[in-house]
Amino acid sequence: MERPSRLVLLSELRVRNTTYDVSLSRSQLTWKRRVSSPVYHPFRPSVCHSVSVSEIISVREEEEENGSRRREDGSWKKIKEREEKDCRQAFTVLYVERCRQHRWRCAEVTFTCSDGPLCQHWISSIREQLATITSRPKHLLVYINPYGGKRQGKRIYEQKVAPLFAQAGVSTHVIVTEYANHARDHLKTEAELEKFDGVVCVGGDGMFSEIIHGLIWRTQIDNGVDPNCPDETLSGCSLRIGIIPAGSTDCICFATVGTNDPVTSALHIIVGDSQPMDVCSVHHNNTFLRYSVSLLGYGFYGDVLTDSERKRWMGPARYDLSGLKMFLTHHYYEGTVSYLPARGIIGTPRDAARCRSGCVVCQHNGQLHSERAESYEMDDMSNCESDGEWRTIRGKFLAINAASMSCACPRSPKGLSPAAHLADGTTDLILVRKCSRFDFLRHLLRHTSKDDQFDLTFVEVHRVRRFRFMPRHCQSDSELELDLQENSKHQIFSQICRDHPACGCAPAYSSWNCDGEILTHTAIDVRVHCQLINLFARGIEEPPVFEDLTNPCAI
Ligand SMILES: CCCCCCCCCCCCC/C=C/[C@@H](O)[C@H](CO)NC(=O)CCCCCCCCCCCCCCC
Ligand SMILES: Nc1ncnc2c1ncn2[C@@H]1O[C@H](COP(=O)(O)OP(=O)(O)OP(=O)(O)O)[C@@H](O)[C@H]1O
Ligand SMILES: [Ca+2]
Repeated sequence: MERPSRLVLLSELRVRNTTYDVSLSRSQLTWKRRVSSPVYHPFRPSVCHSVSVSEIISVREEEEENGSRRREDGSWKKIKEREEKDCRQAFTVLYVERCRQHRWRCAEVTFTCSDGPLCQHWISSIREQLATITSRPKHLLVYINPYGGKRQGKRIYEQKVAPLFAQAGVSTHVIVTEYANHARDHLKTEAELEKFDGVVCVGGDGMFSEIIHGLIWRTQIDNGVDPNCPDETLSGCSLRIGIIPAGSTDCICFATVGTNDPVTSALHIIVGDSQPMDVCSVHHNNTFLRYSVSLLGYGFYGDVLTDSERKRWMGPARYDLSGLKMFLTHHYYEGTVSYLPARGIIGTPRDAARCRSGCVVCQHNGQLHSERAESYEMDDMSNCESDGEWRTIRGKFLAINAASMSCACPRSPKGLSPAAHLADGTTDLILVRKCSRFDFLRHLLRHTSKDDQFDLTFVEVHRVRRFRFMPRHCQSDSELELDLQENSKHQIFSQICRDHPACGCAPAYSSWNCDGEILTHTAIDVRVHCQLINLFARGIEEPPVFEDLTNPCAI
């Protein structure tokens, strides 16, 4: 509960034609309607509004001239004659207002003061409080993909985001990309990162992927870390990343904000939110391939992506058409998955709890991870494999998915792994073994219902720190020999099928879908790097259930 001694300012001000007691503390701006008569009015309850200072966007002075009030941005607003007499000195506070489905809006309220000095005092006091918030970005590097999603990136930025940044006093350096990987390469080599407090991408998951590749790579080079070595502990990126969603899936934005609304994302950037996030590094034979933050999928999701790339012209609908086609094709793939289970952590992939704003699982496991990293350093051990035993599973799989976050999106509101965490240092390895089309459909349908998609005999899920995959055709001669002895008749036929694909049997290997990009290799080594990057987000907020006792209006 806020103590009165912490009040910065308390005045009687007017909002339209009603008098309010307005108070400013270090954490809260509150305006409470004056109840003129002590008699209880059942139909006119005292209205109280409260805004956290951390969610005030800005404050601006309203100037009045010839019956119009001039805003600081130079535009004019006509005021009613009745208001005129009282509205000599006014200021407007712009603040975050929560709407449905995790959306934020920029709301505003204009306060009228009895005299000019009081008005100035209020403006400077609010600005002083805002200046104490050091986490807010002042200068941002913005990359816009004009071709992402429905090709609306530039319009979305100019119409919805740039005006908000201007109102909040955030300056920007905007680059409209001219080709794929323009943003990544600019970040890797050219960008003067020391000039900025954050990097913003306007686009989809592919654009976000470009940004993290540029930033992570640059950070490793600057810190003398070899990105090609899978056992190296990577250096964390200091610049936060903002996503203005303008893509086809916007899965990262959904998982970190709860919606894909450009205004909401812009407001999270302005208020300086911070959400750490795990990143997987993917290597093949000690060569770096890519980083992943959402889905690494072999089999079904790899095939859907490969097929959908040929249908880019269709826009977001391409994924549904390719999904249907790959469901009907029903290919399975043989190979060996080895993984290092995550030990000592809290949370499992079958938990009912979800990763939400201020997630205690992420905090606990992140702390555990950094303590372990320190003790490994002291013991002069460069990798964290000593905390567990590798396990190996060999089989035929319709899909092998590693979800480092829930991957919730409109196609699947609970995601591929509903209980996965954004920043716990683990990924959920989901193995869907060969089964009938009907069973696979049951599994897929459960992504859209309340039923547990892992509660099926042919599906297993493990929370892991590291995993490797080797497609069967890459296995050593001795392993193939062993397989042959186990099931000689079947193996002989499948070998013939591999050598003669025209026979119509399933192809021997799929490709990896790495956050929407196809990997060039199928044998991969994946390692999770706990909280390697930070986003301008705060995780998905839970809707308030109980009355907030820290809210002065509730007292
Ligand atoms: C019957 C309905 C079943 C619906 C099942 C829906 C499950 C959808 C799960 C979505 C997971 C998205 C994971 C996100 C990955 C991103 O890093 C990546 C980059 O943006 N996106 C994709 O690779 C894009 C991948 C998009 C994959 C779409 C798959 C659509 C499957 C449709 C299956 C239809 C079967 C119909 C049978 C009658
Ligand atoms: N100027 C450009 N011209 C062509 N391609 C670009 C350009 N800028 C970026 N790209 C590439 O476009 C690809 C798709 O971009 P983006 O992620 O923004 O949209 P999307 O694929 O429609 O959305 P999602 O990834 O959410 O499905 C990215 O892989 C990115 O590398
Ligand atoms: Ca994770």
